Amino acid sequence: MAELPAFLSAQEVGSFAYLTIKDRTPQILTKAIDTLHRHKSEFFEKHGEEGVEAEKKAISLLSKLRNELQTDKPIIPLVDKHIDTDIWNQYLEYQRSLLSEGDGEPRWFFSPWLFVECYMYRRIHEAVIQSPPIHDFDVFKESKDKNFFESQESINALCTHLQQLKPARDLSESQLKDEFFKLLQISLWGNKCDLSLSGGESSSQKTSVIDSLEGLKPFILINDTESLWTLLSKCKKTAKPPVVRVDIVLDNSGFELVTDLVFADFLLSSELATEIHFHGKTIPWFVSDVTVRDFNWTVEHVKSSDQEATSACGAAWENYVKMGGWIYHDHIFWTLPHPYCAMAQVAPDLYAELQKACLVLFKGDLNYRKLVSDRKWEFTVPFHQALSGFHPAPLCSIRTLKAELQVGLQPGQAEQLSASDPHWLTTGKYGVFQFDGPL
Ligand SMILES: O=P(O)(O)OC[C@@]1(O)O[C@H](CO)[C@@H](O)[C@@H]1O
Ligand SMILES: [Mn+2]
Repeated sequence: MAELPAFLSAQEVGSFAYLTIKDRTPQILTKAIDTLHRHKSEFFEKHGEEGVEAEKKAISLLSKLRNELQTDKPIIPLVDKHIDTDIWNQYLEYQRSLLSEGDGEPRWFFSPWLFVECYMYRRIHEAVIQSPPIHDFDVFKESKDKNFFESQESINALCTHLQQLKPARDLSESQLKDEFFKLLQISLWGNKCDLSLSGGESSSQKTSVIDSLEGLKPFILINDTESLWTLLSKCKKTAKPPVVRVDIVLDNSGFELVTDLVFADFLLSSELATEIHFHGKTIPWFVSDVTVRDFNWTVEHVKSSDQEATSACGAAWENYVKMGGWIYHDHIFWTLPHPYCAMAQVAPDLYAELQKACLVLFKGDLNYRKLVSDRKWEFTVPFHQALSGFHPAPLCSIRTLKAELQVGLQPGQAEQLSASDPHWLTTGKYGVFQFDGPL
């Protein structure tokens, strides 16, 4: 079997992985510490002196983590008693087993970037759950909610657009197809709003993304949306019983989540799908990723909007959840460090769940990194090959590029992009719809 390419890591000074570990992750930890500090009086009001002590403990644990990271200390086992603690510590031992004599310990600027970055967010969770009674505090909640509120105008424009489409089932085939592509592109560009890339700085959607789609088309490097249309149209004709299930592996809360819910609403109201399964995170993750609290909070806040169309969307979404048209899942696998080619072994129940889908959509860059194992593939390697055997169902990555990896490009395409825009891989300016699977 051909030698697999190396993993992205912070070993390469100046690489995006290096700059993330050196600059962005300490910034994220400092913002988390600052958030805890700013909630001190709230903790006191709620929990008295115990709350203040808990805040101090969480801050000291995060400060210790930041120091370990900044001084490239060895990665240490988790000590909390969480459902996934043993899996994490086994994975740390696995990373240690991969090291050669003289490599030293698994550590921040040496081990695979995917591992150490996921580990950092899991250590943030450990710091909080070890500090009762503030053990269920989400240090990123404030910035996720802020992203939502700052994107309000774009959210209202999007909800108005969706409401004007209804009843979607009365649209002609070509109108339906146009809207399908339009809402997919909106979901793609919603992925630019990502707080971990911005280091927690605001990255809300301030302009109406609907009006900018034409101008953004040149920035779509791979566009397999025709395959998605063909696949869903086929599923609709052949599914026995007539169930067309689409799974959406979510990424960021805030504006991006609203673009995903709008697309999911369109899939149901146009009868292109009969049920949508969402997959969120069980713990706060990569600053802006969706937890069940974010999902419910977002539906609630859209429903309580003072804009009629927005409020109507929220009411419809609440009803989809109530009636079972939308189902929310959150498996612990999504917040483990494993690439997705390990899912069948590590989380066979989740793999079996995804196998029930006609189509699985993976939103965002971190999902892309896990789909291709965060390895330094040649840019022209086929997506199917980079998935390394991960084929639970026909799948599509919907991702804006924020890491130094991309596969499935045409010969010369990467070289052309590097010449015209040296940072094309990491600014989120470019995106892909990359499909794998039989039609
Ligand atoms: O999955 P998302 O939200 O699109 O992006 C997550 C992300 O911004 O976090 C890391 C930077 O710290 C990058 O790997 C990745 O781009
Ligand atoms: Mn994310």
